[in-house]
Amino acid sequence: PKHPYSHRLPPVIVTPESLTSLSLVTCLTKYGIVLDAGSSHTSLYIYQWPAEKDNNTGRVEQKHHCQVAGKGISSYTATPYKAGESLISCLKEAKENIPQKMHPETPLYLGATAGMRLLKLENSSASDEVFKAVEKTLRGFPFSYQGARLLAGQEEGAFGWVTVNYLDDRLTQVSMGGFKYTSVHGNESGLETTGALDLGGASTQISFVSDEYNGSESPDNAVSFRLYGYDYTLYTHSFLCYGKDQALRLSGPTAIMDPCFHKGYNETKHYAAVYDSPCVSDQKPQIVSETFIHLGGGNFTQCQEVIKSVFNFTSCRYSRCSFNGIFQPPLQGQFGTFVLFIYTQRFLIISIHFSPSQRLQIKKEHDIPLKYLAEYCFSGTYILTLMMEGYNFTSETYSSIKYIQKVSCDAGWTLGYMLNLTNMIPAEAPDSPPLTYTSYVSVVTVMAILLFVIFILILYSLCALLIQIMPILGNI
Ligand SMILES: O=c1[nH]cnc2c1ncn2[C@@H]1O[C@H](COP(=O)(O)OP(=O)(O)O)[C@@H](O)[C@H]1O
Ligand SMILES: [Ca+2]
Repeated sequence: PKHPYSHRLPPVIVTPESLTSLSLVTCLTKYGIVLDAGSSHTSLYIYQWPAEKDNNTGRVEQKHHCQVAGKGISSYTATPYKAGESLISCLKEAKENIPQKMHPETPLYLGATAGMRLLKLENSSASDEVFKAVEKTLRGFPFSYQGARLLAGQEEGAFGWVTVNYLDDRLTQVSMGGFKYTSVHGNESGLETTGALDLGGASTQISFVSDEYNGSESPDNAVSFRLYGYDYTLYTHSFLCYGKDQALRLSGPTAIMDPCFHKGYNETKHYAAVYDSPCVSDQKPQIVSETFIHLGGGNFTQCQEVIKSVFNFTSCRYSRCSFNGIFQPPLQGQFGTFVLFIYTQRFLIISIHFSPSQRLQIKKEHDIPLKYLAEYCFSGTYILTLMMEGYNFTSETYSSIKYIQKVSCDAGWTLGYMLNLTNMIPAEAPDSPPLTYTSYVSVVTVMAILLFVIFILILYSLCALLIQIMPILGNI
């Protein structure tokens, strides 16, 4: 039998156009792609968010992570085209992970960090060639290419801070009516935010909001944000050459017996591999010996002495410094760390809490590359020195550090970078201006007074009623 209403509805003919429009309607998710071109490797991240909340508080989540095979793009100076080619496999994965109809409107960003900063210092034309090759590859994919650029250290630190506070819900809570607090200077600001600590291979960043810092002293370290209706003046600094890999070079590449490596460690190091960085150009020995044996000595206290030697804790022309004469205001609030801090902390916990056979099992499970295993003692000692002697953490503040490893999202600068460029964190609060703490208290007080008055009125009318009906009740 014919459907009673079939005469009213035009027959839906399934055509490619109708399918496309149907699928567009169903495409309630938007995507963004960011490539993190680090000194040691490149990672591709795909982020997604609800389309109807574009430019608003739509919760951005990480949908996919692809680690590019091979080293960082800065290692392809001799064959720049390979820097572009190295990205192809992860970009193809991105095509498979994003609905095809969304490709043209999916922004594609590449940000390069300390590895390319060092290459630019050393050989800027080689750096340009690498970026050209990378751009050519990225433009060859059907996404909305938004540029491949070198991030300044301050940017890397600031966007890492945005990521940490976005993942920690520190930025949106205020606009959702969360409490505000007035800082020591009496200026209103949002919730206490979380500082960010990022340790990479060629640089390390520290970023945090301090009530003692408004950008007047050492303005180069100030980055201002207006997020969800609140102004933040961030202190941020990126120490180039103080990432783990470069610090390893700084800490005495010619040391035959390196106390930061375990007893029995034995590696032949090639001259170029140790001295091919501008971080140690002033340490190059006159006699160029092609290779030298690098042995482990395994003495912790000596290791800490070797590592302390790469820092200058004394020179400071400001009111206070961290190290190497860099201004740093007093630490404030909690800190979140990611990347290498987490790898190292995880390894040291495994080493302390598990038996050798369990460790072997975990090493297989976590597939901890052998290369990293030997360096963990150095990394652990380096992090301790950087934090306690460099940034002036105390054992108390150090113990409050959070290791940001959200299942939903790898922490790092890439999420903050994309949130900023896609305006996913509006400068103004999307809803009504958040209640300030004071107004919140006054609202509650007024409500309490109102309720009390209503209660009295009800009591009064009940009494009046009782007085009216008492005589009647008495007669009955
Ligand atoms: O699984 C791991 N275990 C230990 N260290 C790792 C692991 N994966 C990466 N790393 C280290 O983390 C650091 C990542 O640095 P990145 O490549 O981001 O450099 P950058 O941020 O200075 O440009 C490198 O030192 C790399 O060796
Ligand atoms: Ca990095």
